[in-house]
Amino acid sequence: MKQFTSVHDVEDIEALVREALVLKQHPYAHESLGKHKTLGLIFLNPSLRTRLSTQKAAQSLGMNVMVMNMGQEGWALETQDGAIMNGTTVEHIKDAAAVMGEYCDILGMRSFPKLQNVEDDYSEEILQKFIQYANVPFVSLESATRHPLQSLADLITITEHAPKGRRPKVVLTWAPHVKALPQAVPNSFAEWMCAADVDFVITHPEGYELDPQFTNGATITYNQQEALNGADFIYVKNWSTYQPYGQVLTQDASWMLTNQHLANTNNAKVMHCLPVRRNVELSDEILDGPNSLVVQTAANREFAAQAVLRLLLEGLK
Ligand SMILES: NCCC[C@H](NC(=O)CCC(=O)O)C(=O)O
Ligand SMILES: NC(=O)OP(=O)(O)O
Repeated sequence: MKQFTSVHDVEDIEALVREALVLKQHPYAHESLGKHKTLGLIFLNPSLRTRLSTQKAAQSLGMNVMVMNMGQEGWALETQDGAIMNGTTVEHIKDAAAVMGEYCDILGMRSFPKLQNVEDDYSEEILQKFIQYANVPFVSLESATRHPLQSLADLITITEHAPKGRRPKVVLTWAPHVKALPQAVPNSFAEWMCAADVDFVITHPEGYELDPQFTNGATITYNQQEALNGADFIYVKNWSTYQPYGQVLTQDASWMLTNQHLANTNNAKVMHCLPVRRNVELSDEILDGPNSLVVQTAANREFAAQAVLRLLLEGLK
């Protein structure tokens, strides 16, 4: 594998999940694979889980890791081709990416959408330019439209906790939030669930339809109660609207997931990618109760990253 930016980069999803679960049991089985190889992680936005889990995964494979927090510590990056750089940006992404590609065998980058212009964000221009100019294998640490390391960890967690002998029902439910958030996590989750062996339902208020390229194959309903009926897993996430782009249409608190919402589920396990706004998106009682898988999912980020880095390292041979 040369890059991991979406589910489409993965040849065999089930094999990747199995590999991650084996690594979870034997994290040092390939501790020499990454010897004398360097991973560079570039963050244009904040992170806790992605930063730490990916570093730890790389270290378990014997890699050296360098982390660059561009937001606070790097030069202000220009992304526009042909820009006359007489303003506040200091270095073009072309030059920065090319230099980092010289120092690193594999690069990862986090770059959130600006949520101003749908074409700009959904073209994934920054991600694509970075991959092009860095010219080394690449792992997305969450881009404008997707968060594949998160989605892989989500699928690993669902696989571990799935009922035996039947397809689990997985429901992605929109939740309220205080501000406009990207669609990257729900887009990516939907894309992975549509490719996995699960019954997948999405529920959200009217107007929060995701880009259909990610939800093709899902059942979509505005009726949250109906969607949650018989659910085995509930994935809670806020997102802003896709069309018109980046809007907050409602903060209706009845969409916040509470124990009441679990009544007609199959004692559903509840997931969220974190960070979570407690008692806005999800109630304390769920997050601190027996149905929550949020910490277990975050723990699986390490093995998702390790399985992906292993494939990228194998691709260097
Ligand atoms: N990496 C996981 C999620 C990142 C981001 N959440 C946030 O920006 C939360 C910000 C806040 O709660 O103020 C998102 O939803 O895409
Ligand atoms: N879930 C997730 O990606 O967390 P961070 O933003 O903290 O990396």
